[in-house]
Amino acid sequence: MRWIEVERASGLNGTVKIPGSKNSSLALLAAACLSDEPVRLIGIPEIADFKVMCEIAEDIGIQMYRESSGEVYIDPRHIQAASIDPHKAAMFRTSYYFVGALLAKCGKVTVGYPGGDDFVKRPIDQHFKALKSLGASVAHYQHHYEVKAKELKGSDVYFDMITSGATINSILAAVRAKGQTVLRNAAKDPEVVDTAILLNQMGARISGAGTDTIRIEGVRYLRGCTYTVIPDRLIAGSFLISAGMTGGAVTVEDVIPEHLNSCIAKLKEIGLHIETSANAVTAYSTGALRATRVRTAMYPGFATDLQQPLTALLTQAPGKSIISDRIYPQRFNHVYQLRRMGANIDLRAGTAFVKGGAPLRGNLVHATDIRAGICLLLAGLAAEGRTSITGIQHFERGYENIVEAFRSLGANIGEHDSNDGHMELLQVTRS
Ligand SMILES: CC(=O)N[C@H]1[C@@H](OP(=O)(O)OP(=O)(O)OC[C@H]2O[C@@H](n3ccc(=O)[nH]c3=O)[C@H](O)[C@@H]2O)O[C@H](CO)[C@@H](O)[C@@H]1O
Ligand SMILES: C=C(OP(=O)(O)O)C(=O)O
Repeated sequence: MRWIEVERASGLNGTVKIPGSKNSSLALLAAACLSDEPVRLIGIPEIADFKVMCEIAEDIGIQMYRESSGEVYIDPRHIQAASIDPHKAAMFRTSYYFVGALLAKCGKVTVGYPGGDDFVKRPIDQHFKALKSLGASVAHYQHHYEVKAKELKGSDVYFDMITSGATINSILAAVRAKGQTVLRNAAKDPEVVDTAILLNQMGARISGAGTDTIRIEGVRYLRGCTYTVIPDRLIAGSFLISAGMTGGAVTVEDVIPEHLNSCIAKLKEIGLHIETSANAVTAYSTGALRATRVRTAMYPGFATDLQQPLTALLTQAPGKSIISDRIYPQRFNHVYQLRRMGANIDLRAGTAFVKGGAPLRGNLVHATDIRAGICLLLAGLAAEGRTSITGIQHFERGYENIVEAFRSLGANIGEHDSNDGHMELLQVTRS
């Protein structure tokens, strides 16, 4: 078993360069598969989901690998049948993007149900609704589903709720469809815009990305290009939070500050001082934290993926904070672990009521998903003693070199393996 061990840190200080966005990278890698020529992507992080995508690509005849320069090369010219191993598909969330990306080319895509972080309910009905509207048929089996279309035809699609995954998947499917597709009530996330920009560079005709109405005029040919993924706003937000958590000053560099607007607004409310330049944001602790109210929403609202790290910070803000997750009302597994560290949090119907200000104590805790992991790491930076966090595989889905990055800011943090002789950690409680 492997785990991360973190000790209390007073005043993390310094600058971290923010890597490419995981969520955008996964969409761009799929988008590149639509091309008729090789595509190169710059800034794709070395995370677990990327490695599974490369394995799947290799299985079906697409070349997808990291070159010695660090760029990722994708050559989809020799794709065979799009039949994707259900086990591999279930190892991450966005295996469904292979459907949008390969349906027009292959006429049939067989893929396992998506995995990724488990928030109890993560339906993909809107993906199917859009695909069917474009002329596809969908058949469900126990471990996989099959999507078929002789020809995709442009269509008018209204999403019942705002979903970044279904918006991106529908763009992918519509790019080679015949005629015009209009996506209404579309997600405005930076990852949607990033995908549209790459596709337009490849020769697609997409307009309106970043608004709630996206229009796609189908094209027959997509050319190769080289493109850089946007920086990871969720990693950047977590590092800014770490300044408040430890009473320090942390700068995130190589970011797009506008992508962090809702996070910055909340951090200011909580009492941090924020300075922004063209491509960097610095968070300074002012020594005092204030309780607040947070409601997650789709972009440009406060991201559900930052709800968990922010909850760690609010355990240290004296007073009563209220955190509601409207996107994933059951995304509160981190709360059970924070309680093991002494946090006073009540959970009721998609809302966490935090009585902040009580000191946290280091303990053995378990990361159940990507952002629960970073939440516990942040809590560990403020807790008396040592915190040991299991569930490292979740960190590996979201963060490249997270331990080194926190160390560079002055944190006493390390990664351990029970083969080194620390078997007592096998007793860790997961409830
Ligand atoms: C790889 C990736 O990009 N993951 C992100 C993506 O996940 P993902 O793309 O899965 O999330 P969506 O944006 O699709 O989900 C938004 C909301 O719509 C609902 N919904 C979605 C699709 C659907 O067919 N039916 C439906 O009801 C979901 O349950 C959720 O309440 O956006 C989430 C919300 O910002 C983030 O937490 C994830 O980090
Ligand atoms: C929920 C997340 O990831 P995924 O959708 O890939 O499971 C996340 O990045 O926080």
